[in-house]
Amino acid sequence: MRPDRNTYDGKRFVHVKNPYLDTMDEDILYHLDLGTKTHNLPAMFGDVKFVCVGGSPNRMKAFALFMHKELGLAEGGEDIKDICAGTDRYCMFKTGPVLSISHGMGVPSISIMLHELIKLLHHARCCDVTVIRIGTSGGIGIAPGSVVITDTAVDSFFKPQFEQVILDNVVTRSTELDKELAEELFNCSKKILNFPTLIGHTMCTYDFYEGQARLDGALCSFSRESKLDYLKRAYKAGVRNIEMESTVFAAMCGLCGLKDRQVCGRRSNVASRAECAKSARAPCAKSARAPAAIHRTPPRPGSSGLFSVQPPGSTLQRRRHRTTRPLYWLSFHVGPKYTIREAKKLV
Ligand SMILES: O=P(O)(O)O[C@H]1O[C@H](CO)[C@@H](O)[C@H]1O
Ligand SMILES: O=c1cc[nH]c(=O)[nH]1
Repeated sequence: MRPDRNTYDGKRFVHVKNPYLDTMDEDILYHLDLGTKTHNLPAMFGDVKFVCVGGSPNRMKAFALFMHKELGLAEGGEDIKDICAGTDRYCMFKTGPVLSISHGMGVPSISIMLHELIKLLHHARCCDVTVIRIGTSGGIGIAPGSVVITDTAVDSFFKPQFEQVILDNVVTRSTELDKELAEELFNCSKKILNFPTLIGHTMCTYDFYEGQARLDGALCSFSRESKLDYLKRAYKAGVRNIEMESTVFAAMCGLCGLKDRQVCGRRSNVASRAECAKSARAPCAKSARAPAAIHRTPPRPGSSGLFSVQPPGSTLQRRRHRTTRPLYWLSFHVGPKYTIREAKKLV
C-alpha cells in the first residue's frame, strides 16, 4: 500500500482500506466513467478541497454553476461539463476546488458513488478534503424552512451506527460526523439573515414511505397513533430530520479520512395535515416538543402552527413545491458562504 495513505507533511490524505487496490494494474471507476489508465486523475482532480453531494443531477449542476459565480471564476460557467457524461448513473461538475456530484436516492445508490469517489480522491492524491451532503429531508418538530446540520446520523432505531452486510456477516460502523465542522457551519449560518439553522441528529431510513412513518404509500401497516408515537420517540432521541443516505455517508467518509458533514433543508412532511393538527393538540405539542410534522408552508393566520400539509397532488401541495423551492437554495447558501468567506481559511 502507498506510504502516503494517511498523513505526511501535516496533510490529511484520502485513504482507501482495501489491500487489493494496490495490486491492480488499473482501477476502473465504472459508474463514474473514469479510470486510472484512461484519465489523468491527479491532473483532473488533484486540487479538490470540497466535495458537495446531493441526490438530484439538476440540483448538483445548479449548485456547481452557483459556486462558479460565487468563487468569481472566469466566465464560461454556463458551459460547465458533466465529467461523468459517459454514464447516466451520476453526474459530476468541477468548479475550482469544488466538486459537485449527484448520488441518487438511498443507501445503495450513494454507497456505490462514495466507493468510487473515495478511490478517485485517493488516486488523485487529494488532501484535506471536506465532503458535505446538501440534501432535502423531512423535519421533526422544527420550524418551517429550517436547515439541519447533522451532528450524528442514526438508524431507524435511533442508534448512531450503520450496518453493512458483508458476505453473510453484519458489520457495524460508526456514524459520528465531524463536530468541529458542524460548529463552523453553524457559526456561518448565524451571519446569514433569516436562515434558521440548527444542529441535530439525522435519521436515515431505507424507505421514503413506511420507513419514514408515512401513511400515504402503497403499503401501510401501522396506525396513525403508532406513527406519532414513533416520531415522538425519535424527537426525544434527538432526531430533527429524516432522509435516506446519512448513515452510510458518515460511516464511509469517516473510515477514509474525509471531514464529512451533512446539511439538509427541511423539505417535506412526515405527517398529514390532519395528523399535524392532531399533534398540535397533543400534550407534547404544548411544551413545544412535538415531533409531529414538517411544514413546507408558512403558518396561516389563525392556525395553531402545525398544519398545512396537503395530500400529494393537491393544488396546495403543488404550490408548496413552488414555495419551498427557495429552501433548496437556502441550503445551498450554506456551502458557498462557507466556502468563500470561511472555508478559504481552512484550505
Ligand atoms: O434531497 P436528496 O439529496 O435527494 O435526499 C433526500 O430526498 C430523497 C427522497 O425524496 C432521499 O434521497 C433523501 O435522502
Ligand atoms: O420527508 C423527506 C423529504 C426528503 N427526503 C426524505 O427522505 N424525506
